[in-house]
Amino acid sequence: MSAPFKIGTGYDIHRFAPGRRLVLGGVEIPSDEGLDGHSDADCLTHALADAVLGALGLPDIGHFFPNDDPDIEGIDSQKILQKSVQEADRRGYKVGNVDLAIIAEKPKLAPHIDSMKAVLAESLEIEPDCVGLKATTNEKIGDLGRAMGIAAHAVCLLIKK
Ligand SMILES: Nc1ccn([C@@H]2O[C@H](COP(=O)(O)O)[C@@H](O)[C@H]2O)c(=O)n1
Ligand SMILES: C[C@@]1(CO)OP(=O)(O)OP(=O)(O)OC[C@H]1O
Repeated sequence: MSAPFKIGTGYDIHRFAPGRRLVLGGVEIPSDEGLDGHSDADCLTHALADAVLGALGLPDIGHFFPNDDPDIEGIDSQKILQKSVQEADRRGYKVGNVDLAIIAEKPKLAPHIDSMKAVLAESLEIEPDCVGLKATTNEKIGDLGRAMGIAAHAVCLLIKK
């Protein structure tokens, strides 16, 4: 018999690069620089998709969306997240809730939290109050503290339908 609940975790980090857009949780955030990547470099959404896939015991997003595939250059990471939710659905699971943390020395993300939650909730096919999301700085410690990039952690609970 399959498990009534499954839990997964995810982590991702991308470095800042000039001339790039900053996209987090599917929301474009005003910033003097964005994150580097083959995709839209949305590290929050990548961590979350990996948490969903991890709960299913599946390989990470790079398995489904290889970073040397020219066809997905600049891909909207919501498509990656939606694919992970489809994989859960195919196996008889829906997302229960997720909890997410962004580590970013800059920019200030508090004004964008509700927008990110709304976009992610839609991709996850859940209500926004089932999406926990917070931002913290790294207190100027280490490479994240020097604002070399942004990192994100995610936890996801899947429920058997
Ligand atoms: N990029 C960020 C980082 C933090 N915040 C908000 O500021 C609060 C204090 O940050 P600490 O690193 O001192 O914990 C934090 O609780 C967030 O509300 C932010 O908006 N954007
Ligand atoms: C989704 C992918 C596709 O290239 O996005 P990237 O922007 O390369 O980001 P990363 O989190 O380094 O790896 C995941 C990749 O599979």
